Amino acid sequence: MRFAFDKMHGLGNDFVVIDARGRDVPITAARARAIADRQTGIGCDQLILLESADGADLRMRIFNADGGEVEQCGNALRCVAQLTGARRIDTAGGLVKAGADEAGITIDMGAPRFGWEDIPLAYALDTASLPVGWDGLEQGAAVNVGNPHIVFFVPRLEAIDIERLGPTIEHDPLFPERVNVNIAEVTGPASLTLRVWERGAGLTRACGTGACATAVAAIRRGLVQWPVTVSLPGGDLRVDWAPGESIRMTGPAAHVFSGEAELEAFG
Ligand SMILES: N[C@@H](CCC[C@H](N)C(=O)O)C(=O)O
Repeated sequence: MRFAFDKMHGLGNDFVVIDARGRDVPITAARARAIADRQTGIGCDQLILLESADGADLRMRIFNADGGEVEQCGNALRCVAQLTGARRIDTAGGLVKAGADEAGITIDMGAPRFGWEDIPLAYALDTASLPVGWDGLEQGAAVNVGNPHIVFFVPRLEAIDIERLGPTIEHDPLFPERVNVNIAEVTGPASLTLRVWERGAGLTRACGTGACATAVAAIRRGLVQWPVTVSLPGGDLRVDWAPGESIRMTGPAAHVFSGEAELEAFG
């Protein structure tokens, strides 16, 4: 079966987007992994599958490069809003709203959740400052912004070996659904630099939900004021949030090319 796709990215976090509205494009974990493979597939951090939805313009399903289906992806939301014009997007992490203006695409991501069962953690702990550590990374803040994140604030980002610590923390039994690992440095009263080890994808150039989780954790700790500029290796995102409100994330989305492929080539 032949399928059409669009290659897109948000600040270098790249996606293969398949529009399966009105036709069945059966995606298994093995197929998602094969499509995402950068040597033998099309190559992406996440495969995005669009389906029809009731009560929303469309449903967006997200498969990490390791084939696992997950709940939310901030950068893909901006790409899908730009590609399709959708303004109400249903995801496994909740219904989100999108808008566009000269500043870029803005996504209303909904309210963050902080309960230990919401992250989820394996057992009750204070999510504002987890009393556990990994090789000097301590007092992490756990936040669910549609998907699970842990955020560490460090004095010097370059001093941290995220490629060594990221996978260890991602797979720690404290996180029964694994976790996205964010390491941030506060660079000003409303600015942060951030690197993210993504669950199921590894080190990416940007992570939209990671930027949201990190900005929220920093505001909650009184480290920065909103709106926050979050600088990632791929560029900047703006995050607005006040306690009790929804998170709003603004940034770019880019279309790279369109293509077609045979589904059977991927298993
Ligand atoms: N790149 C994404 C997040 C993708 C999903 C994440 N790796 C997870 O497993 O939750 C973003 O821009 O938010």
